[in-house]
Amino acid sequence: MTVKAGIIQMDVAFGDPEANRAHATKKIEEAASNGSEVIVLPELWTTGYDLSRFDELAESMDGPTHQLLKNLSSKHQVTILGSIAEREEERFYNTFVSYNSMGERTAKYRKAHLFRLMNEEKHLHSGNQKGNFELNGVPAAGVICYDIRFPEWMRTHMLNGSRALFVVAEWPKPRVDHWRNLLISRAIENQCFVIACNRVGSDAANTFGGHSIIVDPWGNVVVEGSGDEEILYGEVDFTDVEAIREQIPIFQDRRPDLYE
Ligand SMILES: O=C(O)CCC(=O)C(=O)O
Repeated sequence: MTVKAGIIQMDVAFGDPEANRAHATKKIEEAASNGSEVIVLPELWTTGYDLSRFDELAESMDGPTHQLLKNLSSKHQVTILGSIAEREEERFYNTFVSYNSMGERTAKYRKAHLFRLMNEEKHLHSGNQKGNFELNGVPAAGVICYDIRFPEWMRTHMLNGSRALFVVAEWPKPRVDHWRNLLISRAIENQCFVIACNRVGSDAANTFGGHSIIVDPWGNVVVEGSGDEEILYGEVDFTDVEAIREQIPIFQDRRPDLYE
């Protein structure tokens, strides 16, 4: 089974959800009209890291951004993914969601590993769920930015059967080499596709690195972005995952008895 992915490598206006929703809507419509079946937005694409204003900016799970994604995904018959500032009572989360081509929410994952360098732990709560979901019947998983530094977390999702790892990020430019190397490693060690979207542009504290990427299960780069705004397109052929997992059967050869 093949899926056409469109990665929206966009700039994010700091603390301005309305402007970001308008900007992303145009990009989603462009990506859909160019044949994308799954469209990936960055981490916190409606707010950026305006964490100290999350009491004003974060939304409940049926807030305006969720309504928009529901409408756009069903209108264009595409799956749309990304992370959004979530409010539940007086708690805030960085939450990955997926809306399928019928406008149904198929994933809700609250970032598990909070990133101290950007003060996430001062403003947010971490989640306890896993990010597994189905993409057109294929098991997949979603994680957020800093999560990719925890290979055991990715492996947990792969042991649940995932064939693709979707990553949404606001990854700073000075560590963009880590971003690339970690993503390529996650693809090789899990023999899965990695489809990763990073924002571009700057806020007062950081410049973000772009270099959104699709990596195949052999570790080859299918497509990679620059440091500027763009939409990247690439095809994901899930039969490659089965072929590589048969050729080098790491999931059969694991020795979990040694790992604890
Ligand atoms: O791990 C890193 O270097 C970047 C992580 C990050 O920016 C984030 O989780 O938002």
